[in-house]
Amino acid sequence: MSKVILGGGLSGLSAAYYLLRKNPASCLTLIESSNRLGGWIKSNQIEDVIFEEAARTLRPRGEPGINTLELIDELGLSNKVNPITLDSPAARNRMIYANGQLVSLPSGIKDLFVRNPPFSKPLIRHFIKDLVTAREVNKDESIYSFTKRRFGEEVADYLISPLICGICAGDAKEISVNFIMKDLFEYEQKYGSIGRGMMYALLFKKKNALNHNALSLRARNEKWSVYSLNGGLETLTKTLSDKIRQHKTLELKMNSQCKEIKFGNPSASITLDNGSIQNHEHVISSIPSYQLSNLIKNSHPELSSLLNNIKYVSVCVINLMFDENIIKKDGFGFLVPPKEKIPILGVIFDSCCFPNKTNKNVVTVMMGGKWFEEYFSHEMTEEELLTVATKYLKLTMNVKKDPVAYKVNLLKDCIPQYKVGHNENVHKIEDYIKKNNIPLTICGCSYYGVGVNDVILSTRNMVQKIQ
Ligand SMILES: C=Cc1c2[nH]c(c1C)Cc1[nH]c(c(CCC(=O)O)c1C)Cc1[nH]c(c(C)c1CCC(=O)O)Cc1[nH]c(c(C)c1C=C)C2
Repeated sequence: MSKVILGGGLSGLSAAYYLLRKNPASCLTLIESSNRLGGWIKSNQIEDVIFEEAARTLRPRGEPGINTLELIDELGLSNKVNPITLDSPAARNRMIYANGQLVSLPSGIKDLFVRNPPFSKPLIRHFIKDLVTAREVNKDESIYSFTKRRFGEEVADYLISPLICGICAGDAKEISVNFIMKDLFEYEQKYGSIGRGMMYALLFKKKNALNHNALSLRARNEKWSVYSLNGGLETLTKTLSDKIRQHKTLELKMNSQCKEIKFGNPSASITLDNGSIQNHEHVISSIPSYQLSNLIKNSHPELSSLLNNIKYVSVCVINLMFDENIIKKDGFGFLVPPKEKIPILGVIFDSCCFPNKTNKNVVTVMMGGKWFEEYFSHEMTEEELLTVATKYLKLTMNVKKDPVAYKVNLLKDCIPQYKVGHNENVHKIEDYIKKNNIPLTICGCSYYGVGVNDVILSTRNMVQKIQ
């Protein structure tokens, strides 16, 4: 009997890749409901410019970053890497739109000692607050309340809240501090303040030696901040798809949807939308948690409800090309603090990150996320969505002309929200699967990190455990 992978997005492809790398003779079936592989990652070539629909850059650092670089090398893509180095404006200049104007965020030590708008005092004073504020014992809390307690309201409003918009299009007031600040949270719990924890880590903590590879060493030596691939990030998922397709033991079922899963022990039966039933020894679910929840609701209502606790938000991504210079100050782009109460989350200056030969200005407007229902609806037409994006480009960047090309992408339920209690919920899901001997492995962005690097590494680790 074979193993079955549900979903042919980045996680499903990674699962197939790592399973087949471990055992090239293993029988696998991959079920994908649409007619293409790759999921949200989609790069559209317009003239000599790439319009990215979702993620566009990857970070080279840390264990997840190094793992992706190893994969890129294994796939023969090392010569397609397109880095942005730490000294480039796209890496150095990050802006927010606050109180009606674009302002650059501090980018060096010196900046900490001067007062920069929208902050009412130099940032160093916020860091001193952390050192003198008493510890509060907690199991979990929101990123917003944590940073407000330790550094003050302005840091929570103007640094952390926009950052959370950029990472998960979510509200820092809801997102768990364990999502991206686990270390800082633990520093407070263990050492009383983040500053003291950092000092301790710097002086005494043994660093886990990272397993570097040739490409990650190149990234370190050349000081990459982030990178993309020639042809866009879809080059990665396309090459992964081509690689796994070479295996004769892999059956790809495109345009095929799973309707129900019934787990026996030791096998699982999958009902497909054409009414056929397949039996498999193990199910690897890389589909979003809410979809898996639906497939098992009759046989495992408790697991179904735990999976359903993980909520998703929709993001509208609008790529625009201009034949005039609309970007007045080079940089990564800007994020909008939710406090500003406007319907856009941020704007990416794509042509600053990756200049094109024709010098066209390309930007991407991100809208919706946690506030999607407040400002938009899934029934809105492309023209209506485009009108909102151009109206707010005018307000924030004073763009007067119309774009010469654009693409409107409405990504329904695309980013999971790791709300307070997320880790505990995932542990309950894992415990339920283990206790009930369910032949199921969960992977994908619903559980162990939403970034491309996190998804690839966590999927690798999860499928490694399958016998
Ligand atoms: C569909 C929109 C997405 C938004 N966030 C993500 C997607 C796919 C996922 C994501 N974005 C970033 C991270 C952090 C870790 C990482 O893997 O890089 C994650 C998980 C950071 C990020 N956000 C934006 C960019 C260009 C980057 C990477 C580059 C960098 O930090 O230098 C822009 C951005 N993404 C979203 C919004 C609203 C936004 C605004 C400008 C949502």
